[in-house]
Amino acid sequence: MRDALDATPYDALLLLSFGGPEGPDDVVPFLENVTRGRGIPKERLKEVGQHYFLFGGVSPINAQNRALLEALRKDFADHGLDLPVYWGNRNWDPYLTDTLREMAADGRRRILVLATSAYASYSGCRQYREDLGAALTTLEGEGLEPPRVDKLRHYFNHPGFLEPMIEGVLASLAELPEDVRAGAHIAFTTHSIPDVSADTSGPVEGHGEGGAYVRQHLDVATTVADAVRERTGTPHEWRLVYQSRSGAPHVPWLEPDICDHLEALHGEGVPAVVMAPIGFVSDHMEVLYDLDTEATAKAAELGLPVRRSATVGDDPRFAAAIRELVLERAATESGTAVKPCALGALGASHDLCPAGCCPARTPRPAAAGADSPYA
Ligand SMILES: CC1=C(CCC(=O)O)c2cc3nc(cc4[nH]c(cc5[nH]c(cc1n2)c(C)c5CCC(=O)O)c(CCC(=O)O)c4C)C(CCC(=O)O)=C3C
Ligand SMILES: [Fe+2]
Repeated sequence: MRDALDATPYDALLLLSFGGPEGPDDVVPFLENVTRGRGIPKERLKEVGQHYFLFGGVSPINAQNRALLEALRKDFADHGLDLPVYWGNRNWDPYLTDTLREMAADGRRRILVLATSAYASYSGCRQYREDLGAALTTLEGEGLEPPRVDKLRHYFNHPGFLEPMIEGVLASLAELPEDVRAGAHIAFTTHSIPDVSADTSGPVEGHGEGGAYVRQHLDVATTVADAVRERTGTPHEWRLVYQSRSGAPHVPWLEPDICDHLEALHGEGVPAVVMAPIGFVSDHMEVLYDLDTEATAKAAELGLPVRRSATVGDDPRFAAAIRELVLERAATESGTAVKPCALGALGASHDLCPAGCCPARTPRPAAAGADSPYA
């Protein structure tokens, strides 16, 4: 008999995130790490640096990951799941490679990875897998035996990710002045990515027309909007829009941008807007600057009442969802049939990214996928 809270064959969970600067001196080196070889215009980098300096050079993302780490450890302990949780970042300290080295030294041989990105895309999935691959290669070069790493399936449609989001939208609606509440529009936002990245996101058979990236976000937006309608009795118009565009202006990225969308809604006479950042796991800089600062200023200029709803962050329901996903994957890897939990129309995403999933312009070896050269 399998113990319900046995994560075998896994011996550790790795929280893998983006990382962010923790003071003014960190900002430029952080941006250099993020953009190495990515062809982002210098002007854009200067501008993004200013976003960080506006907040004292501190991104909130590391504190948010420390809180999530604590929430995961507490949830696991409360449920008798004996699985150590580590934390590493792609772009800032604690760096992924250092964490993996520590994990190898601690004797961890089979690691499950939780990335703080819920959807398919090169930036949100394969890039994390490539960085895992590079870290494994580094360990190998140091003469260490690299552990085997698997990545949790995309959790965008897990109820533990969606429920806090639904509540967040309800709370934001409730905060709006009563006379504009019923007519409020919900603008679901996510990170814009190049059209070609969107079209090739997810498994090959789903490529084209925004790919898995847009489909998954539309599925979440539909689920959240339906739940809000059921609970308030009021249908709200909504649209999926984008934010945080970078890259050269002549390269097409997903549109419309949230600020243009606010302007269009205002022109149509929409009386209020809730901005719901469904694309993000915590209220990091893209939320704090692009929505709470820039888009909110735009709305004020228009005289349009707006509220921004919360991301899941360290919500205990999200931590519980991760425990469920860990146990689900552990059971699958142990050969036990499990019914994966998912809301919406798309169903649970694949466990193992197939070959050709979210391809890179310049491919690098990626771990935790069917096309991985690693154990
Ligand atoms: C899909 C996606 C997510 C969501 C999934 C996930 O969470 O991973 C995400 C998250 C984040 N992006 C972040 C920061 C940055 N992203 C950049 C650049 C880019 N992001 C892209 C996409 C995404 N990004 C893309 C296509 C680029 C262009 C360059 C390239 O093709 O790689 C740049 C360079 C400057 C700029 O152009 O903005 C910065 C500084 C932070 C940290 C925030 C903080 O510090 O609190 C987080 C969580
Ligand atoms: Fe980004």
